[in-house]
Amino acid sequence: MDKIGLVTGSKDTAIVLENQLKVFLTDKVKINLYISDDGIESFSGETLLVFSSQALHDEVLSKINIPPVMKIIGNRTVNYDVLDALVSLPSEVPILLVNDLEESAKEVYAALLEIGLDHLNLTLYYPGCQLNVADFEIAITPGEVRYVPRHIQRIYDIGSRIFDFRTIAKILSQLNLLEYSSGSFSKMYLEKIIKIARGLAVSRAEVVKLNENMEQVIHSFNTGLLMYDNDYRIIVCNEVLKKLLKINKYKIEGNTLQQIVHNKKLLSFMQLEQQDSHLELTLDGSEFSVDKFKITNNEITCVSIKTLQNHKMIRENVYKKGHIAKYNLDDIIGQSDAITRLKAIITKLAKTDMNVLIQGESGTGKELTASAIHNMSSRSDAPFLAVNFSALSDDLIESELFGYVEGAFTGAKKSGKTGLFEEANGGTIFLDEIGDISLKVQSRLLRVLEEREIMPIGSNEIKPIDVRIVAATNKDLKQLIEEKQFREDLYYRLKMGFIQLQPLRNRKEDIPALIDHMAQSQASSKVTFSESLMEILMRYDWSGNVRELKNTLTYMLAVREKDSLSVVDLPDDKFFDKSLDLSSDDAMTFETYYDTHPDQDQDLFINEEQAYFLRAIVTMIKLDQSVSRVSLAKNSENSNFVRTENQVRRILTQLGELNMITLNKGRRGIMPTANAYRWIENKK
Ligand SMILES: Nc1ncnc2c1ncn2[C@@H]1O[C@H](COP(=O)(O)OP(=O)(O)OP(=O)(O)O)[C@@H](O)[C@H]1O
Repeated sequence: MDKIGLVTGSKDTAIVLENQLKVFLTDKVKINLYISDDGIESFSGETLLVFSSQALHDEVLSKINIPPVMKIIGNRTVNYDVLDALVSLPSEVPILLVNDLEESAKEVYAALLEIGLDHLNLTLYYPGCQLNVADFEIAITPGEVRYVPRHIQRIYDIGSRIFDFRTIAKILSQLNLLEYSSGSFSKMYLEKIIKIARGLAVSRAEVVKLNENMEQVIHSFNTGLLMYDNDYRIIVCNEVLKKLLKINKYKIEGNTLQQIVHNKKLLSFMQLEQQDSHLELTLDGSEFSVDKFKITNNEITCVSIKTLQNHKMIRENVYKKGHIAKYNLDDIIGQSDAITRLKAIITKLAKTDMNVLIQGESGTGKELTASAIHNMSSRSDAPFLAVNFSALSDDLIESELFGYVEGAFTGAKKSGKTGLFEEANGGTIFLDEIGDISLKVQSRLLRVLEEREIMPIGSNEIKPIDVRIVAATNKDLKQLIEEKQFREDLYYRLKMGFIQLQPLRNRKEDIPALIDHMAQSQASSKVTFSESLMEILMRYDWSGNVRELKNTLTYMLAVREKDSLSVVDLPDDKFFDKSLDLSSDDAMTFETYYDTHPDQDQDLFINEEQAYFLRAIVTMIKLDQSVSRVSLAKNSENSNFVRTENQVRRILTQLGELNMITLNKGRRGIMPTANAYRWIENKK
């Protein structure tokens, strides 16, 4: 169950805001109250802290540590429900305007006039004022309910400022409860928008100012919205809709549907009595998806229009860029502890919606991991977009991520550009090489993460986004923080979930499985690997990790002449990141491998041919015979392994690679190593 902390200054505010949040939050979310007036000692593990204001946040921060969880600083606004009710109060009814002092009562009176509520029949009231209040049945007060005469039941408290729409949207998005198209959030707010809009129609234009907030919300929907009353008179229409239907008129509110909607099919759909219906239609070559539902006791019809094509185009683009999450958990190969743990963590994190930071050397599978998280999460049907920051300049990063509008800057595309955050809406964005971004981009990114909204370059329109962020780096971000190259606050915001990937050299036991898997997926026939080849591949340090191993395999499979691969099929030494120094001291030797893997069958690494020649060498040394290619070839003539000098050379190289013999120039050139004697001992 999600737990959120609501942090306020006073108990009164806490109650008002808690009640407001409860309307939107399901029972699945528990709200813990923290009231500064009562003293706050610590928080108790909430995933999200909502502060009633910036000032309060700063005050709390100065007293105690705020844990590095998601924080939302609320914006508060006049309680529209109350205002809406005031707008509709009849002008003949006498109303008491109650405050604690005469002066402050006058101030409120002036404020009400200023916002256009001048039709109300108000009388000022405050403690000590001589007034017969018996005839009053209604009172308005800015939070001073205690001074309202007892007999008055209808009290409008305009002091209880509530969270504005954007704050609620942020909270819902953080908790994954936001549904823009037809869910409760939009419906509930649309109802309010309508109420206010209607209030405006009957009262004063100045109240528009109060409405800006809501206007911003409807205009920030990605969907076109149109609302009309039962006489088909338009009450609300947003910019997106105007664009979709190519309406040039500046103001269409007040017009009838017939005046605005010229497509017959769409018009009759809109005028149809039937509730909650859906239509797909083609207009000027573009496909649209249209939904209709009724709100406010069936008084208002709301129609939402989305372009299907746009959606398709975005998806096609996504595919084109190859930014589809290709991998699942099963694509992560290996049985080492590290891989087993990794899979368990991925499974757990995929169930949450936390941001995740993946740290690991190049080629260790960061993208693979991000992709598996996405595919196992509830977002798997939505896009998975990957951005690699290392290749992009600051300007490019910003325009890629946030998009821009027409004419935003010189060189901007005429049509503007949809940012990746918007394209990935509902899905996951994978920010690769996050350690490479500048402080400037970091602060923009931080804002996106905090506010969960973006503003495309050159636009003043705020777009809410619902995107999970999985970031990756091969750098030590802690170190970068110390060097002041990376923002600590961004680090913690990204690192809500954390995965450290192990380099391949620390989990060499995964190499055989990786090789098998790669051979199976890349080769059309069954390919085998000689023991000595396998041993060399396991001994190598793979500084380029799985990617380097994969490249090596791809090369060998491509140039192979037969399906049984051996050491001779290895690419040239220069192919490798590090030199393939086969007798290197620090490489894992046959001996150390068996010390750490006693249960392995040693025959895996030395074949019968090699075994025959190794035994021959040891015997010849014992008999003090000279060991050379010539003598070994001659010796083999009477055995099952008749080999030419050239063939003996190949076998000697393999035995050298296996650390079974040393190959020096000179008379005592070929000498068995301690490994060889141990191997022979084991074989007895
Ligand atoms: N455990 C694994 N199982 C199977 N394939 C793997 C594994 N780890 C990595 N790979 C493969 O190795 C290649 C590199 O992986 P990936 O691109 O995910 O690494 P990365 O850490 O994101 O690399 P970079 O930091 O260089 O971008 C990919 O082809 C991936 O499929």
